[in-house]
Amino acid sequence: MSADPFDIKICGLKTREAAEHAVGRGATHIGFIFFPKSPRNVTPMEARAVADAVRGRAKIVAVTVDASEAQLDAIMEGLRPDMIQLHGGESPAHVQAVKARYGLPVIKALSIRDAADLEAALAYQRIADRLLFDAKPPKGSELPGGNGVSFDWRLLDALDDGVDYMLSGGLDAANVGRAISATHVRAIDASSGLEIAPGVKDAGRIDAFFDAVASALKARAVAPHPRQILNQGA
Ligand SMILES: O=C(O)c1ccccc1NCC(=O)[C@H](O)[C@H](O)COP(=O)(O)O
Repeated sequence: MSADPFDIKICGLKTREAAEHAVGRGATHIGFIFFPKSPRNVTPMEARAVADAVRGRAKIVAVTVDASEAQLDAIMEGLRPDMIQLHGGESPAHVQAVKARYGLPVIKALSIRDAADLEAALAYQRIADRLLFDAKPPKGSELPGGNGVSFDWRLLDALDDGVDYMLSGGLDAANVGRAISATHVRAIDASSGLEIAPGVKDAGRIDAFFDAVASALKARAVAPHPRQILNQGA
């Protein structure tokens, strides 16, 4: 059975109750959205009030979209996150600059629809501390993330085992077990699938999600992925 840690990021928290519930169930990371068009948008001080309830028990992640230095400075000062997630069109050089300026680990979110997207995402591999693969937003959506849509996880089969990524996009209690058993994923991220209305997390959905993750991880440890069996002794 693998003893590797499995990271679970719950994104778009707006209340202490939801944050405490998610962390109580095993969230290793909680994300706060700084994007005014999102139903999950918070101010730095709103995020701080929620984050302080769980600080030290989960990594606090500030999620931003092509934010200016002034915006990032305000978020850093208000929230004091442990990590920054860049969820816009930030270039590798920009990711590097953000890391250098704030001295914090950076998650770079990349939108995936096909193999070429995944290939392009690897340009960030040695620059970002972690890659987060999310689905491309559906047509008409104003949100770069939190859209509740998945991409074809079979694309991930092409990745080298050394690529450390977080899987997101439309994960919920009904499909997260399949996502875990169909991939080599060691970290997942979920948001809208744990809500009863846009921006409103639900304790029952959070519970169902963590229950599904727990049983999928148990099953994966007992029965390794077919590719791991095929690669034995190679
Ligand atoms: O969640 C948002 O509203 C959001 C808005 C703007 C940029 C990023 C956003 N979410 C970032 C996340 O990390 C989400 O958890 C990720 O996109 C998956 O969301 P979902 O498909 O709803 O699980």
